[in-house]
Amino acid sequence: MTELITLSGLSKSYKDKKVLSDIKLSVHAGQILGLVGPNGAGKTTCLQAILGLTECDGQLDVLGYNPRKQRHQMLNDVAYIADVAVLPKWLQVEQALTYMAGIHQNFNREKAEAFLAKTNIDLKVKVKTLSKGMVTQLHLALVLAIDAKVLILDEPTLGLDLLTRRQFYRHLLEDFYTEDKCIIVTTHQIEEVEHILSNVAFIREGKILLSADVEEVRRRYRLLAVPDEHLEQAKTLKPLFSNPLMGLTSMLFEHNSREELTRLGNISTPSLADIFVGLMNKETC
Ligand SMILES: Nc1ncnc2c1ncn2[C@@H]1O[C@H](COP(=O)(O)OP(=O)(O)OP(=O)(O)O)[C@@H](O)[C@H]1O
Repeated sequence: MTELITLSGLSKSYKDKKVLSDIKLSVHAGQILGLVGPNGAGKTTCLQAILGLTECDGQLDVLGYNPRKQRHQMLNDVAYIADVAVLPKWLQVEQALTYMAGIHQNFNREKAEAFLAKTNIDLKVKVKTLSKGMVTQLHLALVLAIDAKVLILDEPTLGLDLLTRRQFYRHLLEDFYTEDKCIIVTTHQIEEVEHILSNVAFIREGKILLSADVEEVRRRYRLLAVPDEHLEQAKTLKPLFSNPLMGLTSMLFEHNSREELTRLGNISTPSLADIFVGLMNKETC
């Protein structure tokens, strides 16, 4: 698999506050990476570094370019959606498409129009008449219509309703994604993207806690529903996380064998959200 993005030893500080600490990450063609972390973890800063928008120490390679020094060339093949969609209020939707077609060689107007046809956004109206969520949808239509090799999505569905969020991720897979591209997405709603991710990286306080293939992560952890009579015994196996709920305690384990857990309760495969909560909890203990 071709490596499209490589970060190594990436660090950044604001005055004496370290916000990225020795980040090592690589993203290959065909991968959809979820960059997941709590507020202030460094997700946006990391994405900004990849886009060449902020100065950092360390090595960064995006499609063979140095994002800081060759940003202009790099942006022919990199598209980006920020967590705040801002478009000029006086602009007509149709004009926004014309503008994009004029400035971006890989912009496909038909694709953008097809996306907009699935929304209730009229091509003739001005941005100022659209709701917040509709502006986000327009922004997504403009960016997803760029035939980019790398797509960076920072909380792309912020402010969208549930149906539109689902529609967005479906559209992303069906109309944008192909195996020669990669996508990095940050979101706090991990359960909504879990099914599309091939890889995940958990970040906290500027450090990557875990970066792996989603299938491998699911194999590594087990969720055990423990009845009260086995609780003390289960605790001796050092769960990463315990959550009591209606007579059963849900516990997350790493590396423990199926055999040693199965006598103590029902085993299931944890979601990425369960693992995320477990790891954050472990690190703060
Ligand atoms: N311009 C800046 N000056 C000083 N500190 C900053 C600046 N931008 C970000 N930070 C700090 O860097 C850290 C990481 O911020 P960042 O926006 O990357 O987090 P995030 O993971 O994207 O958070 P969220 O999920 O809340 O959007 C935070 O502690 C933040 O306060």
